[in-house]
Amino acid sequence: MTFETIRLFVDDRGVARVTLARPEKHNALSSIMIDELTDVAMELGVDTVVRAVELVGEGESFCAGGDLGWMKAQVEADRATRMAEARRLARMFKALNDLEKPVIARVHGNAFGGGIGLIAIADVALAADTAKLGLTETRLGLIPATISPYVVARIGEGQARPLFMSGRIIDAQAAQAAGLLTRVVPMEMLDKAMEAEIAPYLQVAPGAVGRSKALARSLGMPITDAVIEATIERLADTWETAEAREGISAFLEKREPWWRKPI
Ligand SMILES: C/C(=C\C(=O)SCCNC(=O)CCNC(=O)[C@H](O)C(C)(C)COP(=O)(O)OP(=O)(O)OC[C@H]1O[C@@H](n2cnc3c(N)ncnc32)[C@H](O)[C@@H]1OP(=O)(O)O)CC(=O)O
Repeated sequence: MTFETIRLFVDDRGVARVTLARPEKHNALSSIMIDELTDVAMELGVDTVVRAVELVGEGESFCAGGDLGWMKAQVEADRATRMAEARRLARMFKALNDLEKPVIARVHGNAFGGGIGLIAIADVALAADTAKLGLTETRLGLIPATISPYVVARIGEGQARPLFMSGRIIDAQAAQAAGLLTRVVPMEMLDKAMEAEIAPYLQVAPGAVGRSKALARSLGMPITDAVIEATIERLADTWETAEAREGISAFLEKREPWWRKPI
């Protein structure tokens, strides 16, 4: 399988490294990347050679979230298109979350919006001490939507609410305290820490690893089809608002958004 926006490398231990490869856009989740990440998740799920998956970002950032150029197109689109596009994004997070193999995120630089979704679907998230994280959607007139069930499942509603609402950017230590990150290490130690984190999964029975992940997931917050469908509608609704039009336009035009009252 060949990809345009991601790279896949499987080493001889069966560790698959999925690299988000749009460094010039801080690895924002473009339309093509959404499909490619969905496809790679499906492919890795059935690949019997693969025993663990690393999610990493090329360049300065892990992932700057949903591509705001793509989102701008949804603001301009009709309802049916918005629903279809929101569903594609939701399908990507679900496909990654459903992977019955250990998924380990390597977080550095910026992880915002959908980038936090990628952290939340991971089983383990290791971060550089210099990483910055944020559910920045409300800064853009948006809401955390398709990512929200995974984030709430990971950190609980109590931790999620202020992060969802405030759009606050936090450092890696605060993100670890909130439960988003498993471990924080100096940037220069990150690759070594990844190796140490993955090693135990390669020593144990792969089928049991998958079944224990599925069991743990089934005991946590239920992320049913109905929950996912509701988040798809929320995202499509949000793209229809004047706030989304203003927030996304302001980002792309490199200016401050204008929020005085709900518009
Ligand atoms: C998934 C759901 C929602 C979302 O994810 S909404 C998106 C949330 N993401 C953000 O808020 C991040 C926006 N980006 C930034 O804040 C900054 O770009 C940065 C990541 C902090 C980097 O800043 P820096 O000053 O170093 O670099 P530039 O801003 O000049 O960026 C370089 C280049 O990259 C483009 N870019 C960055 N992020 C995005 C993006 N998310 N989408 C599209 N493009 C992005 C930026 O525009 C620059 O491009 P140029 O062409 O070079 O101008 C919803 C759900 O949950 O369902």
